[in-house]
Amino acid sequence: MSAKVNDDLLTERRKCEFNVEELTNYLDGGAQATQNRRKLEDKVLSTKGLFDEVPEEYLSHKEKYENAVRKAVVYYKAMKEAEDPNQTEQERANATYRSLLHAAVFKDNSPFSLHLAMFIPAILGQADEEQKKYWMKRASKMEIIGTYAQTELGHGTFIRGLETTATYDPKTEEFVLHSPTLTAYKWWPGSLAHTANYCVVMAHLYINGKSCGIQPFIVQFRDEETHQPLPGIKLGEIGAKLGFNTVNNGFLGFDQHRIPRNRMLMKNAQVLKDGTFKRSPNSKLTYGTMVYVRVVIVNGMANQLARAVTIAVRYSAVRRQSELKPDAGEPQILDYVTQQHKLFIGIASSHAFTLTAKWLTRMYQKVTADLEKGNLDELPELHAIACCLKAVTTTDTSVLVERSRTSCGGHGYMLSSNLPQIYGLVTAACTYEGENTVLMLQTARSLVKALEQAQSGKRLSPTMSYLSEKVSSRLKWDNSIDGIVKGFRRVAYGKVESAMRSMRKYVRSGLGPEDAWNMSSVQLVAASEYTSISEADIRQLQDTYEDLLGKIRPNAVGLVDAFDFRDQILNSTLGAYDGRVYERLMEEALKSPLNAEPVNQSFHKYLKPFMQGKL
Ligand SMILES: CCCCCCCCCCCCCCCC(=O)SCCNC(=O)CCNC(=O)[C@H](O)C(C)(C)COP(=O)(O)OP(=O)(O)OC[C@H]1O[C@@H](n2cnc3c(N)ncnc32)[C@H](O)[C@@H]1OP(=O)(O)O
Ligand SMILES: Cc1cc2nc3c(=O)[nH]c(=O)nc-3n(C[C@H](O)[C@H](O)[C@H](O)COP(=O)(O)OP(=O)(O)OC[C@H]3O[C@@H](n4cnc5c(N)ncnc54)[C@H](O)[C@@H]3O)c2cc1C
Repeated sequence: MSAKVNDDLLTERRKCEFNVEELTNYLDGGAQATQNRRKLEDKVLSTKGLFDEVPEEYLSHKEKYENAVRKAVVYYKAMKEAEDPNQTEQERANATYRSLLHAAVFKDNSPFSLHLAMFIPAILGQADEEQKKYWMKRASKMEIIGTYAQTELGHGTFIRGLETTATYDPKTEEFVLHSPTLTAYKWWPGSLAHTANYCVVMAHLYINGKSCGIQPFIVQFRDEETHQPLPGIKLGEIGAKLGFNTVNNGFLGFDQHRIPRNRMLMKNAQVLKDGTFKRSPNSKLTYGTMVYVRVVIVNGMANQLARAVTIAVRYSAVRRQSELKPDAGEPQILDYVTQQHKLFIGIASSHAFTLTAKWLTRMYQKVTADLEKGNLDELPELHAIACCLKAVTTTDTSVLVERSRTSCGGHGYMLSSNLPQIYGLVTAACTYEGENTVLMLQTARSLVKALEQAQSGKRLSPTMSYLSEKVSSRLKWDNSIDGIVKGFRRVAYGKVESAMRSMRKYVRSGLGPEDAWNMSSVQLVAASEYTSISEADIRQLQDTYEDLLGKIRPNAVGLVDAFDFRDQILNSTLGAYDGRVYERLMEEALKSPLNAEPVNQSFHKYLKPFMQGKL
């Protein structure tokens, strides 16, 4: 018998003014896509062995990892078995595009995540046809597990500063991989410590003492039978982190480790047997895997934010607190306009990020198809936009997930609410795949170039075209969408122009271009933030805004119900569909090992002798 749904949630669902299922279908890309997603979720989540008897927060660091590997194996097999052979690749992709299925199993991400998120994309994007055929067969069947090893103890942002060397030996037709210093050790790659046995290593290629830039190499570092580290390989785990504690991030040092010539991924650049180096048409094609993951991250943020606001909005409909009017009883906290202000922006932003992710994915697919034909024209714009949207969506999502947590009071601070773990997941994305400030400065680099081109009368690309519209500074704000967008364009144009003026002022004062750039970099980052719409400006339309909050209020629960996250994916005592918050909080509390006995052994060992002055 299903548990009784909380009365307040029932009332909320009766008040909703729109068809929730229709919005779910729209978000999924149609009724069939919703059906496919639900069917996939039903199949996978009915698999035995996927869920924890003891909540993983009560396991040790080592037990958490071992438990996650156990579940990863079960989950991966269940996903494979659940694949519907009659579905097209695209239908399969759509079914998982919005599903946070893995989040039902891994609160802190999977030890296989890098294999799927970067190792396979790196092979697809960097291997030549022969290499792709061989390695994709093994990687897609999970015969090998891989990761992407670029970051080092001493370098993450500055790729050209990476110290790991790959020196070509024409006599044996091998590359010798070496970590010349401690700071050259690969440090951070997920799955690297104990899970994976292969990785794509980004290393500095040298041939006859000449630098040939950073190139990708596929490297085996553990024996496939024994899983022992191979000779010349030093491996380990980097330790406990804010989150990602089941991703098994590791370190790896090379000591003159030899690999055959065909282990350099040679789609873009090649090394012939005699050591001849054939340069890539564009050295930045080597950075292609990162562009791809930045695009994927935008969609991931939309889904994670939707999950957090679902938890917080449902909880806010159930929680009654304080007194809005004398003798009117305690209101739902969702009736406080401050609570609506905290949460409704999160609902809107999740939808905005979903639409942005769809647009960016289409742009990525088009540019990647052009690259296959040798047309690199739109790569710089894709890079600039992907940098900006990855940085803005991860920053905003981190802020809005944290706001969802704090809007739930003390219960939001419980791990059983799952809001702290969601925060740990999303805030990591402000750093990985390119630290956000650095990526914003990459976008600023393109904005400054575009404004210079606009000022010399050149045509600009569609996404930069606002820099060529000499928008009058006397523009009046009006509350129409068109008026708001025009206002944004005016502000965005002004930010870039002001940063440029600032740089020119520094150059006139005698600074070199690099120092002028650095002195203006705070303005440059701000200019990049306006490339995509940010929330700060909406405040200037405060009256419209508060009116909008009132219009959303009766539909708030319907809007989060439309995200259609089942309870296992929310994994939260506060966000379940039935709203039985207090019963769930108590059920989870009783699972704490400390509640197994009324008096803990520490009383007899320490407390009692201490309190009796015997310690
Ligand atoms: C829970 C939520 C789920 C989320 C969804 C799931 C996700 C799944 C889980 C993932 C779990 C973690 C996974 C983390 C995995 C890592 O973190 S992997 C490591 C990531 N590391 C980075 O991103 C490093 C960031 N640094 C960089 O990209 C480069 O160093 C920088 C910052 C772009 C600078 O590079 P540089 O060579 O110094 O280039 P620079 O001199 O600045 O520029 C030279 C030219 O190259 C261009 N350029 C630079 N880069 C590029 C590029 N990539 N493409 C094209 N052109 C480029 C510049 O635009 C510039 O062009 P011009 O203006 O000269 O025309
Ligand atoms: C959870 C997690 C998972 C990760 N997984 C992987 C992985 O699987 N594989 C992998 O290779 N890496 C991985 N990384 C590493 C990640 O890519 C790096 O941490 C990231 O690129 C930032 O580099 P860094 O840590 O060396 O910081 P740094 O580059 O040292 O940056 C530190 C600070 O210096 C500032 N700074 C640096 N350069 C500039 C500049 N040019 N202008 C202005 N400010 C600057 C930054 O803005 C930042 O505030 C992971 C990281 C995390 C947190």
